[in-house]
Amino acid sequence: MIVTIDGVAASGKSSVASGVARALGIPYVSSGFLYRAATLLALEAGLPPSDPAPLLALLRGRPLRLEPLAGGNRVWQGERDLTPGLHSSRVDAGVSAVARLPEVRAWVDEELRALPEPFVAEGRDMGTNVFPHADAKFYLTASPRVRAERRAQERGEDAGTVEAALIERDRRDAAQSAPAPDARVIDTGPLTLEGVIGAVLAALPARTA
Ligand SMILES: Nc1ncnc2c1ncn2[C@@H]1O[C@H](COP(=O)(O)OP(=O)(O)O)[C@@H](O)[C@H]1O
Ligand SMILES: Nc1ccn([C@H]2C[C@H](O)[C@@H](COP(=O)(O)OP(=O)(O)O)O2)c(=O)n1
Repeated sequence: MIVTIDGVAASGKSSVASGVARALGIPYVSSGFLYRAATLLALEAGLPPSDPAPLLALLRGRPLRLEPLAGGNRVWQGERDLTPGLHSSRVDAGVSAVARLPEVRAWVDEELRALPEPFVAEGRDMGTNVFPHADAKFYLTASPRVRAERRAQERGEDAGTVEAALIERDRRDAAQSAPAPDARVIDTGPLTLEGVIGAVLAALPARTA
């Protein structure tokens, strides 16, 4: 059984996916962590996102492992836990360019499709490209202001600066961020986190809930 939760940046995807997965007693999978890990390694190696070949060589030479823990995903490169470095402003600013590379997208898709079911998968294209046959699909939205306020609070940053960065990332991610035609769209703006999790759980088909 696969449930997909896609949506724009800071719309609540990982918090909602984690809550839904916990309620169902299954893992959740954050596809963005793999894009972020690829970006972190590219930045560390000084690789330009315009040339995917050296990055792919790096990703295949020392394979990454996504650990879909219920409380929060982790990404490992051998014994090194990459997770603490995945949510910096530097990775935020570079990730869209890396995620646009078809070779990187193919690498992420391959990693995700190798994971054993059941799970809740969250990202941008889980319901469209990666798991088109998912049992249930959701797409989360909220205004840039609401999303910026949530993220600013989370990271202790200025809401105006965060909002500008989110709008820019929305623009760069637009190509891979359309909702699946069969996804249920939820505006999380007027809802609490628990309210969104409840709405997802209530909409699951009987055999998955
Ligand atoms: N109604 C809500 N729905 C989803 N997330 C919310 C809501 N209210 C507050 N949040 C908070 O918004 C922040 C961003 O959520 P997150 O799950 O990191 O988003 P994403 O994975 O889409 O980037 C988190 O701190 C989360 O707890
Ligand atoms: N399935 C996915 C998941 C993420 N991405 C890209 C687009 C996003 O800017 C980055 C980071 O995504 P992530 O979901 O971790 O972060 P945000 O919720 O956007 O803050 O990766 C993607 O292109 N496709």
